[in-house]
Amino acid sequence: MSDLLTANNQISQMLSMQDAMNSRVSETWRDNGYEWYRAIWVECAEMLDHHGWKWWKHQEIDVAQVQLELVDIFHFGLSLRLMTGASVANITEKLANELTQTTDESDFKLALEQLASSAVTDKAFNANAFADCMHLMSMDLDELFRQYVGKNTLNFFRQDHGYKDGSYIKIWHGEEDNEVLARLVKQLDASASDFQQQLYNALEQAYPN
Ligand SMILES: O=c1ccn([C@H]2C[C@H](O)[C@@H](COP(=O)(O)O)O2)c(=O)[nH]1
Repeated sequence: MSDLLTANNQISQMLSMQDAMNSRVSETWRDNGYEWYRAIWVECAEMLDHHGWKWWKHQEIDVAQVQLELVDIFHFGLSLRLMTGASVANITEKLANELTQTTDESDFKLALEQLASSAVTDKAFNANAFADCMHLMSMDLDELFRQYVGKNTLNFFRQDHGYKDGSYIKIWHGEEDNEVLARLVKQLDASASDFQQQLYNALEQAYPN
């Protein structure tokens, strides 16, 4: 498959998983007026903290956490695009083009501010700025896809285990659920057709009951 065909395929799968996840949170998610753009800029601020920006303090970049925030932002970005009213085929094609093009921006913090700025000013998901952020964090589309499928599965797992009513356990035997997820994703074969199911079962095994 060509790169663009693979990209199209992965993006359309992620759009469909995003629709399913949002429907899991609320069947009427499209009519609820959720502020997806706000979720994006708040996650951008969290991402900047994991990257480090304080000139008065020693800080080290936490690439794994930055990448995880990118994956969260992508969930919200896909949701925003799904709300545009365009067909899934058009959304997919546009995103595939935007995500495979980077600018010559070399400063991650500035790329991130472009992403946040579009969210605040235009209430939009700036996929070009997102592509720059990915590129500067050594993340390609395959890696985004792998981590997205992982996080989407954890998001479902959270909803199935009381995330909304507050009974969900976030620390599993001393480890945060996101850390357990990262470990399990590495152990499993992400290209297997039943990867999601395997991952869900592994999460179930690891969850402290
Ligand atoms: O309707 C929703 C609500 C949340 N999320 C996902 C996106 C992020 O991956 C994750 C963030 O959850 P917190 O860790 O911020 O609770 O939830 C969705 O995909 N759809």
